Amino acid sequence: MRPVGSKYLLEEPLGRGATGTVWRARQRETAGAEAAVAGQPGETVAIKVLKEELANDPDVVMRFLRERSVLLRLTHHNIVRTRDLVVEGDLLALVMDLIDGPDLHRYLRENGPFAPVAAALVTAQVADALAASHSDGVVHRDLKPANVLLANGPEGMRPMLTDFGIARLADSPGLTRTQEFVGTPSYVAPEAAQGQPQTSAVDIYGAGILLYELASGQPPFAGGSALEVIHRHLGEEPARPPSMPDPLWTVVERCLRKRPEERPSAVSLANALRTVASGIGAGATPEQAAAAMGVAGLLAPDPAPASVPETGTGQGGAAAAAGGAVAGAAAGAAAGAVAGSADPTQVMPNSPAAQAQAQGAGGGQYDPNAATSYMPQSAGQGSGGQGGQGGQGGQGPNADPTQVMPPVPGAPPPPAQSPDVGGPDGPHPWESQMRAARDRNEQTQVQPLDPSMDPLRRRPHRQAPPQQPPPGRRQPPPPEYYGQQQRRPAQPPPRRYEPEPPPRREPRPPREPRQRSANPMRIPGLGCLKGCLFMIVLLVVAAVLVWNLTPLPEWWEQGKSFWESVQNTVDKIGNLIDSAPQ
Ligand SMILES: Nc1ncnc2c1ncn2[C@@H]1O[C@H](COP(=O)(O)OP(=O)(O)OP(=O)(O)O)[C@@H](O)[C@H]1O
Repeated sequence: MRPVGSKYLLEEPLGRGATGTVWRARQRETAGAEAAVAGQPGETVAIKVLKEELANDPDVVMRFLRERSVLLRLTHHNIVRTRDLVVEGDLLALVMDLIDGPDLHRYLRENGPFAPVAAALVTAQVADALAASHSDGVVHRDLKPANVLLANGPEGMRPMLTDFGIARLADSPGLTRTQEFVGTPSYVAPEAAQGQPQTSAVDIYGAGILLYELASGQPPFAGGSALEVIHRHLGEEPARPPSMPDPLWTVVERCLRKRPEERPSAVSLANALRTVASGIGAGATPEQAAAAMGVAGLLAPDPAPASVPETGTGQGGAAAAAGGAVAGAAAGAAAGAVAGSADPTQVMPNSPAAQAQAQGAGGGQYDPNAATSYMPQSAGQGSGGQGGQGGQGGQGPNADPTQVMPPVPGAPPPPAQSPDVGGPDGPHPWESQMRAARDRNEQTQVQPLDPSMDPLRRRPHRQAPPQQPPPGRRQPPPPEYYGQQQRRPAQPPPRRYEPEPPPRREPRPPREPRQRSANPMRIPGLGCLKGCLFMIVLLVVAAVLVWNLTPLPEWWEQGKSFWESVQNTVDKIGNLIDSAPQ
């Protein structure tokens, strides 16, 4: 069992993904104030230990710390709660609630597709989770069945969305440098594959694919090479599964629109799916059936979608950089995998061979940055919105974490001029702090972030609507939308960060006189010699007794005379040999 920080103990691996391994773990002691959930000793939790490449990448560490407050405050009935984030030495880990149930990918594999009503209701709850996170400015970007866990509860199976923030953490220039990250394309939204700016609409596209897969057993664009799959996302309309009822198909088709602005908001998607579920069920009333048939009218687009920072601002992602839309990224990925097969379960290494092939397939300049910015997938999943993000070049001074995070007390102060994130010159601002934490071999303490300084919380991230807000402009969801179960629990107002005054040194209390052994002579070092002296005396006494009380002296004499006679005999033989005639 391996400790994670001082608070957790890893017990057994639950599964491995492209970004790390999830472990069942146990709480050793109550976590500190920096954790969202302190936990109790002995409590079981799930811990995602991020891959070493991620943990060693200063950009990822920076994002990890910067997004800490975002991840920890995301609480919803259908979101797996992140309890704590651990940064220790070379280890980055997310501590989550342990969900006792399979993920949707496994469930589908073992049980086959869902009935249309069940598919609609499961996806409606996923949309609830998205609505809550989007209203907080957080986009998941990696929606896929493996990231939806089915919690067994008294009310039945409850879908819970997990891996929030992981896609964004992994979306690092450092990973581009290591060239290890590519992915499967089954869940990638067209704008993400093309390296265009992304919004919360990428999650709606992912939800559309999820709904399609739940109802039919496979995603709409699957099979063939990775390149083909991405091309299909970009240019092909999904085929309607024969058994899919009209209203459900209307919802799927709207979610899978190529133009993000034509997709519905998460709130309207959840609402529409519930209307569909009650209208296509066996016991539906004529009114419910009619409402389901008119579902198109419920699918209102999001007038102010949450934007994903730093996307589409760089080199144009996989599509543009590969010289031929996504060819470079896709072919690079495909070449790294088994040729020609876009098995979504494959994690495809971006090998030099892959790059070479990408050049050929793309018919243009292969840009490793673009190709490797295509997100990885594993275990049968595709990437929801990771493909071809080439926007890393857009990080400027604003991306400097020192501008949004107060310094860690005790760590060296950041340089006066922050170097570019991931830039080749000078240490990364967080490197010195990480090093200090490593040297101290303790869990990095992160100060609470003033929400007004939190770039992910600031509303500027939300795209301004094109015109004046129309009358139907999105308002914060009404309280009844979230209901009791969906409201975040009341949290104490975030503490403002205030620099602490240097700690005043209290005069040390006088030391208790040291307890010494009861050695009246106080001879230094006698303590360790005492045993030896005692043993020597004991041996001497024993030797004297043995000499005087046993026939040992007699044996000694006999032995002596025996050796003397042997010696005489040997001498005599020697003399005889010497005196023998030559
Ligand atoms: N909180 C949790 N409780 C219980 N099991 C979990 C939890 N989180 C993840 N798992 C399980 O761990 C396995 C691996 O999860 P992980 O998120 O690493 O997979 P993934 O989504 O395929 O990876 P990635 O998103 O990094 O590509 C999954 O099969 C999932 O069922």
